Amino acid sequence: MVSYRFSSPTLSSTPLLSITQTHTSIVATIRIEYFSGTIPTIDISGFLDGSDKMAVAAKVGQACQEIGFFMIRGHGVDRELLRKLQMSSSAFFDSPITIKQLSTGPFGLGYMGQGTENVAATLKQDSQVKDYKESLNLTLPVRDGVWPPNNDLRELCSTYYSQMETLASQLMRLFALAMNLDECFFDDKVDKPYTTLRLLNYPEFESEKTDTVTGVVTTRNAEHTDYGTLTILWSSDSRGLQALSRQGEWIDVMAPIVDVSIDDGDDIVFIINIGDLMMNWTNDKWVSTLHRVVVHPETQGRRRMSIPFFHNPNPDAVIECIPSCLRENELPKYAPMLAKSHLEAKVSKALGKTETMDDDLILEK
Ligand SMILES: O=C(O)CCC(=O)C(=O)O
Ligand SMILES: [Fe+2]
Repeated sequence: MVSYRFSSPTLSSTPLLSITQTHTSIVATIRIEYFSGTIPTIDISGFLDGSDKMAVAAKVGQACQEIGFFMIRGHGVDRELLRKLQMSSSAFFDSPITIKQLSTGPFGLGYMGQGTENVAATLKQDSQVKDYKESLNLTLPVRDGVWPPNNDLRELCSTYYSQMETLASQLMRLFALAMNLDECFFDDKVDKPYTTLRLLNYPEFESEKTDTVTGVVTTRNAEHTDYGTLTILWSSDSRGLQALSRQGEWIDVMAPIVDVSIDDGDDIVFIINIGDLMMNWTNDKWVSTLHRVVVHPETQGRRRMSIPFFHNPNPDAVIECIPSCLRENELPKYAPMLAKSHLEAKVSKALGKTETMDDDLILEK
């Protein structure tokens, strides 16, 4: 057991203790095992079929404490579906901008072109770092105007979306077990979750650039934390994604590379990371890890694509320290907060304008 000095990622609600927020170094004594520097891959089939639930939960709990990232196999999601989704996503991003811009919606939904979303601003309002990316952001149900009219894309995305919703609720149960709670602990807090599916395209890019006049830095995806409970990400080539360890070292998050033009039958590996609200719930025992996308030297000049699925609690869920996460003599670090308020604050910062989660987004779920 060792003590670490670590950088605190975004602390999202009012802290009850006077801990300096966002990006500053704080000293915390935590009891965690030595982190070996690679992101673990965990086979979750023993949880899903009930044969080895606690062993899987223990590995997940350890990863969430140490680095807040892990990869999974044995989840049962069909490889063929992802191959098709990736091809459909490329076709969408290759279509004329006037067609892409037909998909639009509130709260960052629909198509977001270059410069629309800058995640660095979710941590530092006047950040000079801009993301060089475009995305299509979808939430269920399928809505005309928000979802592109293409029937194939609609069908693939909604099939994949439903599978991600199921997988995310299974992961929430796994999280409960990993915290030594009843497996159903989170059920009533995530039974009407706010979720989004994002297709992401990072155009060809040689390297990070700094504008000598304005000082603006352009990168692929600036460092940030995800906002909610968990993210399930797939990329046929994840190289470039990096997570900051508690020791302050950037670690490559590399899932096996998939050639989408062939079906070699290999298992798909998903990258999972936890978000801010899980960190609040656990009183920082689990870490919502800073991560970013840079240009990996071996993929320089190439386009990069990824498909994250973001899972958040029910908008009206109150996020407050789970008592079993409190260590002896420890106090809750954050005041209770509504999941919806955290999400609204983050989305508003990322988009540079006030965004509210209107009732139709919530009630239509
Ligand atoms: O593209 C990736 O690999 C990461 C994307 C990401 O972190 C995000 O959209 O929140
Ligand atoms: Fe992220």
